[in-house]
Amino acid sequence: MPIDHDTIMKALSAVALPGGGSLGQGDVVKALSVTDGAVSFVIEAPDAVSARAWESARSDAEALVKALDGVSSVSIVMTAHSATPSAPAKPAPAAGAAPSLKIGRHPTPQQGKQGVPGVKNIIAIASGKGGVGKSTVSSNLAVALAKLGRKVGLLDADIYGPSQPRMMGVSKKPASPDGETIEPLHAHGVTMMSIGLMVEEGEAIVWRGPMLMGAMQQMLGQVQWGELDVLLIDLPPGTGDVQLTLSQKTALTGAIVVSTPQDVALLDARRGISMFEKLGVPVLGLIENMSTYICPECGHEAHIFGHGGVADEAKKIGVPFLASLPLSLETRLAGDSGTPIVATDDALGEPYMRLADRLVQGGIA
Ligand SMILES: Nc1ncnc2c1ncn2[C@@H]1O[C@H](COP(=O)(O)OP(=O)(O)OP(=O)(O)O)[C@@H](O)[C@H]1O
Repeated sequence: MPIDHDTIMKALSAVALPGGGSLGQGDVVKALSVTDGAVSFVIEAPDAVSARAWESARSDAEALVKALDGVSSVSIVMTAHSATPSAPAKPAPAAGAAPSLKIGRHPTPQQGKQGVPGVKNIIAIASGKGGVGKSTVSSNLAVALAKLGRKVGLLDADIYGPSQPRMMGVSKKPASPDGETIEPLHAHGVTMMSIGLMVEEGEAIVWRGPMLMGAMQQMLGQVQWGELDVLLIDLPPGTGDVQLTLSQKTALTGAIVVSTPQDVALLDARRGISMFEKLGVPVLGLIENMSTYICPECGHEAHIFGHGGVADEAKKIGVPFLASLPLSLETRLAGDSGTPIVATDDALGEPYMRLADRLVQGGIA
């Protein structure tokens, strides 16, 4: 019988943690994925000290899971939160300075990686190259997760071309009744915010390192996200300052990388993956977008950008392959009209629902 999620979690209940409890309890194991016997998951320790103390539990877990029937390989990543994202709290203002609503400023000093109060998981959606459909995937995935009953936030951090206001059908400037915090917007069951709604068009493009870091801190800290199961962050393409800042300063659950099957897109995706790995951000999986085109007239299936390249890459580097999403006119039109395809009755929304379900089953959303 193929190995499954429950059998692994049961086995992990036998791995004791220093200080009490086991790996099978609480919310310690995240991103559990099983693909053809290849098991991968993330152990999330509450802080760096615990992470060091849990190292022996990690190696016990590896040996135990490897010995289970049907398991061909095991990959375990340990991450540590430096701030515990529990009860929602007001963001701490910079020492001596009143919080400013002007987005884009120098950052406030910060120790280590920080979570967002009240937010359980933070997932960055990245791509090596522009135009591969990262924003389309982010909006559809956010709506799909909301349809599954999850509390979902979507932050559009793509300063070069913020597209979530158009894709989610929102355009009004977020309010700030107290002049300190920012109220996010809501669309299709998702709590959302875009840098594009806070700054004049083109303003953010000239920002570099420190300004971007300040803006990201504000987006994560001053926006009243409330209690969320998961916050998706739609990143700009490539491996620039936003990605770097976010990976270094935010306690990300992990990153999902979107690519088309073209060699050139894959080459860029590889660069993104290696950046996340170097910065200690778990790569939760790869998604192939535009993998197949089904002609609405005759039903003929064509692989315009090639096919299967992303799945092969995922296998090669040992990360989960999460989804293969079709290229379709309806998906593009739905995105342009402000109602993501998954929010409609169209069957083309199903692959996004399956993707969302997989993330929920894996405990990362
Ligand atoms: N599966 C798909 N089927 C049809 N059109 C798609 C699909 N995915 C994306 N598109 C279209 O391709 C264009 C680029 O997509 P999108 O903006 O999501 O990409 P991106 O990677 O976020 O781009 P950028 O990095 O430039 O922001 C959009 O017009 C979008 O509607």
